[in-house]
Amino acid sequence: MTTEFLLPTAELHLHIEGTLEPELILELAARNGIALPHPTLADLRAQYEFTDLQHFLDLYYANMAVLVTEADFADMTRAYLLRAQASGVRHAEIMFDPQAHLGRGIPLSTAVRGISSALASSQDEFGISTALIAAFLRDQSEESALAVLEELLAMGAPIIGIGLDSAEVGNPPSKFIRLFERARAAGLRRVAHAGEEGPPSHVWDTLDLLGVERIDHGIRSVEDSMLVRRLAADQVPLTVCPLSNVRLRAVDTLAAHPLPQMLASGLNVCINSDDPAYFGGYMGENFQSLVAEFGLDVDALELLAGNSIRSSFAPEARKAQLLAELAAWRAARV
Ligand code: HPA
Ligand SMILES: [Zn+2]
Repeated sequence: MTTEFLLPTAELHLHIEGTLEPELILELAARNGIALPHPTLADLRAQYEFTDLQHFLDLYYANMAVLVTEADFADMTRAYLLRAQASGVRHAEIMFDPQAHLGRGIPLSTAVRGISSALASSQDEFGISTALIAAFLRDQSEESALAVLEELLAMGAPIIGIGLDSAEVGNPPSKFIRLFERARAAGLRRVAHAGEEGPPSHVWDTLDLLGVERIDHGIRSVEDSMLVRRLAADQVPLTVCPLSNVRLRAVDTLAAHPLPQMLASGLNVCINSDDPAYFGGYMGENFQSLVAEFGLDVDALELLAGNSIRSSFAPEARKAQLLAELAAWRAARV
């Protein structure tokens, strides 16, 4: 990667389980004595052509079988931080899927301790400040999500907020009103996936019924001009993931991605890698693809990176530090 792309950014939409690279899947399977349905790199890699979100999710959940011990979760997290560092990421808000691990009989404490132990040293080791977000699976019940949230709170898990992910179609935001009320009462930040495969009405309801502070994806918002006006007026952060959208066929091609239209409409968008081990790259590859496809100039890159920093849940002092770094990046390019 050229230094041109070491744009200092915040990554706000990242599933840590989606950073599990095929090589690490095989390594952890061997370490834990797990027989994989696709036991070679070539076999495994051949599974990565997705037709839609559910097709990806089936592989994403199946591959998690190799995550057994705290060390597995810590190794995965450190591997992400190393690649993120090489991509210019300076702050990362990382989602994990507690229910996906509990459902396989892995105690919550194993996942939480493994991930958070790696995050605890990320600033010193990688220069990346971090925060952890517990994402709930929208194809499971609200009761399940509430019970897991209570368990996370009771154990003092170092989470900054909650998110909502997995299969969007058929699982509307209205299913999770009590979950988001509970999170708000507990002082947690709130984000949710919406408008990835689901309709613009999901984005409206995610804002109005769940009271989220950011929308993950939100690309289908462009189908509703009233919604675009609302998002622009309130400067609601939208964590867009271009390579993810292409690989999950949410858009036909990168050229057809609505990012240019979203920027032209004054939306508060930032760039993210979502599940980089599955979708063809980390932050750097996402930016590189956008520059190649749309010819984004230095001003556009600065705006996108600035949006990510301003939309983060980092402390104000850290945001100021990162915005100063971004200004220095810009100043070196006049
Ligand atoms: O891109 C995604 N969309 C919804 N759920 C997910 N869980 C992991 N990645 C995703
Ligand atoms: Zn996502």
